[in-house]
Amino acid sequence: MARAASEWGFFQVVNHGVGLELLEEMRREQAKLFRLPFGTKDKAGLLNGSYRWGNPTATSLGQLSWSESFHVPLPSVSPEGCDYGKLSTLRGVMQEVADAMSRVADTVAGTLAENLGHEAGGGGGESAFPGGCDGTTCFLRLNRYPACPFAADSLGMVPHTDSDFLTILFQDQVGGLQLIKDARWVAVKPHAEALIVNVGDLFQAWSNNKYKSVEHKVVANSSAERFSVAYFLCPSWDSPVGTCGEPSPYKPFTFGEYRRSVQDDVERTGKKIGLPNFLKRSTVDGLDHNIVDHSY
Ligand SMILES: O=C(O)CCC(=O)C(=O)O
Ligand SMILES: [Fe+2]
Repeated sequence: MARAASEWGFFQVVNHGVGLELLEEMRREQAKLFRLPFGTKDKAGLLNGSYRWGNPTATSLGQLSWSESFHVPLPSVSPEGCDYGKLSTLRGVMQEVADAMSRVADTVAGTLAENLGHEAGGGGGESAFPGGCDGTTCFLRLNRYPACPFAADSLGMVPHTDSDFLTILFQDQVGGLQLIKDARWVAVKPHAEALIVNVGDLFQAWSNNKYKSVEHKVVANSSAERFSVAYFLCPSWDSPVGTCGEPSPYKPFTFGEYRRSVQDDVERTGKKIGLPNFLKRSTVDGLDHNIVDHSY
């Protein structure tokens, strides 16, 4: 895993403990949810106004994404937290998926951290990794990519890196996810039993660039509709991201500072700069600035 995280920033895991039937049920629930009329999905109450479509931060046509999603903070996946309208079974399935994926995220994050010499099981104290993450700080994102009549000229999701520690993703059998490896786009072939894990910006920073937050995108499909579900391992806003050991190439920063800087960049320039903004030295070695923040 550690080798994949440093060479690819991505890998797939099987025997992960998330029931395959549960994942199929999630897909069915997503299909029902996204079939609702636009006005219902967009209504502030449904899933706490977490509905997005197309890429809310796009500043040009090239940044539009042929997709829609619900980007849901975990506290909203509770009976009190959220209006599920007529979708009575959606909440329970989302809760189970979030709980199961969170166990995978914690196990993988812990294993990757141990590999860098960090002690396991910090017991929630200062040395726990990743610091500041709990059941209230993470997100579950439901994605739908409709079939696209101009697929050759469109992307389901524009190239981006994830602004979290780690992402756990389940994609259906349609395919379309691609990642950058040695300056080429490589397709992540669907595997019915596997979850995809990718390193986010915060883990790259914490690991002193040992693990890579790799740019990825989703290509559009002219005939098939596609669904995916992603769990984002994020800390609380005021958590310092920290480092596995000095010297770190990055200045100290909190998750909130990171997210604000991403938002500022996107508003100012239409593009996410991300980690290079926090380098101690402002030399940017080989990191691509041309990244759009699609998700926040
Ligand atoms: O749908 C996918 O395969 C990728 C989704 C993704 O990259 C994201 O939601 O950040
Ligand atoms: Fe992503």
